[in-house]
Amino acid sequence: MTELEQYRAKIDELDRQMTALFEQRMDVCKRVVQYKAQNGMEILQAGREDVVLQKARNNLKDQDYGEDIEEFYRQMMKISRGIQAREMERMGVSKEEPKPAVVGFQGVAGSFSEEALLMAFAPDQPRRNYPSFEEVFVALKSGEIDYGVLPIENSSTGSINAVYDLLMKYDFYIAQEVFVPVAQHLLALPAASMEDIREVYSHEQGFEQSRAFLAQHPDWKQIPYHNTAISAQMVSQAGDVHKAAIASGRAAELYGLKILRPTINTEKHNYTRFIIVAKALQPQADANKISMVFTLPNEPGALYGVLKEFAKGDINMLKLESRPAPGKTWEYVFYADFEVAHGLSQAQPIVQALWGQGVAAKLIGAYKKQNQ
Ligand SMILES: O=C(O)C(=O)C[C@]1(C(=O)O)C=C[C@@H](O)C=C1
Repeated sequence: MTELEQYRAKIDELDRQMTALFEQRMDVCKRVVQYKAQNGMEILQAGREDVVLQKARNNLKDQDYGEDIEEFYRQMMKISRGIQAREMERMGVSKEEPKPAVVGFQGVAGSFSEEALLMAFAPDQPRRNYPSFEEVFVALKSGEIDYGVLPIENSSTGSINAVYDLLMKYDFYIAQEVFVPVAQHLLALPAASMEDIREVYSHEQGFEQSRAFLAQHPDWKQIPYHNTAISAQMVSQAGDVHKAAIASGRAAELYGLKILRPTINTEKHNYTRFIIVAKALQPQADANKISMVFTLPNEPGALYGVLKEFAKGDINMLKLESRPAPGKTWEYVFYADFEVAHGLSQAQPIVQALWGQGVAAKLIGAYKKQNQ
């Protein structure tokens, strides 16, 4: 045997051992990928790879090979990741696309809530509708939907108290706001005329917003319904020329009704503010509006003490709403919206200062202020 042949025989023997070790190592990696599939883990574990590289270096006798052994293991782990990906495919575990969020709203297609949904989400966003506000909250709690779209206040008629109370009851958060322009029309069957109308259906807000117009028709019976769009749907299905609905132009289109009298809302500059409700606080990086909820001890100057903290921070208050605290006579829960320049970083110290004063304050939203 020449000298070269002797070296090659030695290499052959080491390669035989290395191939056997390679096979054993990859068999273990296949078992690892089964574990990963069962536990929803990614194949690439960058932290673990760093550890493997460091150990390989430490195990060297001759540190001269430091870079080389790292390269060797880097390549080997690339191979083991390839084997693991093949194995995942064999097991039928495909990399799942992130599921798009499902959004819930109250009412039917053509409601202002659906318009708000379309302003905040994609036109093809998966959506579900519910008959009542509370059913939207229940669906969010159970995980059936990821967000709920709910009206919180109207520019002419004020707050929608039921939604404030549900926010507190379910302990949810505000992820976003949108303003929907509200134009209420008097809708009826195509064959109907003003003289035919005897009954008008709408949501309480629809009646409230059209007070001056309705005052001109005292003989009309006003029948409150769940939602303006459901009222339009009902009039359409009833096929009765004596019935009319107060609802949007979109509802007229969707349910084949005609606009008997357009824009009957008293306040022509009429907007409804909708909130996008989520189960957890989802502060936006560029937030310039925050919403807070706090309960106050029943003592003189309690509200002043809270507002002083905001005044000290030169923070403008946009809205303050009080609601009776559940189960406590004459105690109130306050909801406040503030305009902030620096989002969360400005809000958090104030929340802490309030806790320091014994005020149970909670940040329920940090989002981008919309202009109506
Ligand atoms: O430890 C793991 O998670 C493995 O799957 C093994 C292994 C490796 O070959 O050592 C493979 C892929 C990972 O990125 C990290 C390490």
